[in-house]
Amino acid sequence: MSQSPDSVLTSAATPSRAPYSAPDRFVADAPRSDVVSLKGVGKTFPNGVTPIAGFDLTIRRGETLTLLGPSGCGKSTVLRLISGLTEPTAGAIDWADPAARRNIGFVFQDPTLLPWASVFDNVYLPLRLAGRSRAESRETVMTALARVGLADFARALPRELSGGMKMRCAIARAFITRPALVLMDEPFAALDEVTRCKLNDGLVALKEELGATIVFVTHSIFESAFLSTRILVMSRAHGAPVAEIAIDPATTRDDDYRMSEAFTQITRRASTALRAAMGETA
Ligand SMILES: Nc1ncnc2c1ncn2[C@@H]1O[C@H](COP(=O)(O)OP(=O)(O)OP(=O)(O)O)[C@@H](O)[C@H]1O
Repeated sequence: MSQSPDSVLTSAATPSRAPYSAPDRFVADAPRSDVVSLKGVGKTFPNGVTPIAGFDLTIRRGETLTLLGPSGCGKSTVLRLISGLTEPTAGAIDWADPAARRNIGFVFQDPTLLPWASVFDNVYLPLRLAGRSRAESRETVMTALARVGLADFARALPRELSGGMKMRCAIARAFITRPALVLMDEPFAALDEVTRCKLNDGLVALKEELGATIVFVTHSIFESAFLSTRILVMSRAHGAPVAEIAIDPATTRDDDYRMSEAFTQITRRASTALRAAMGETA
């Protein structure tokens, strides 16, 4: 039912709230700066293994957060919990926008491309699943392929691509729906160092262009220092963080940065924290 101008005036003129109530309402309506928050989250698998317990983590909008830690400390479990692929057995996962949890991009170490489908159709797949026709998606898919340098390979099959190209295809697919959050689980671990550096550069450019929020799992200290705006070093003690390293988001991530003193300092801090997480002293 629409209000008459009079009733609007009346309600505005009648002090129905105590003085200074407006700022409270403003705070309550303010957009959240996080995408999702894990609050006291625990995961116990049926075999009794509890990689994660009492885990708190807030993923902030626009950040690239790297989870670094020894093998088995629960990094992939955290990604799976955020994605909804597995359910927490304790605590809560609180989304700022519940619709965002249905639009998450995921990139695994294995590019998981459909072998019988072209590069174009692999990247088109999430749009197809969302009910968009191939014709109306054409421009979006071709733009996504151009962003990752695969525009000339739209008709190629995955078997015709190198490992790095397959991963670029998987990344284009993960970003095609402009997800609120992209989860990346050791995506470049199987690639050689040169290809890995190139893909790191490409991911930085893609993120700059699309402004995505990324949670990235890696074993590489160098990769974490290059990509992240924040590194969380986790321990085997149910994933408990041993260190959090912030990196200025305004840092230009290029070859000069890779050679810089700032980069060296971050890798040194991450390395010390990782040794502590593994129970070694520096
Ligand atoms: N579905 C499952 N059932 C039982 N145990 C599991 C399951 N998934 C993971 N685990 C166990 O939980 C622990 C954490 O696994 P997770 O894969 O999250 O660690 P990670 O830090 O990502 O390890 P890595 O760096 O080696 O990939 C491991 O001990 C693993 O064996």
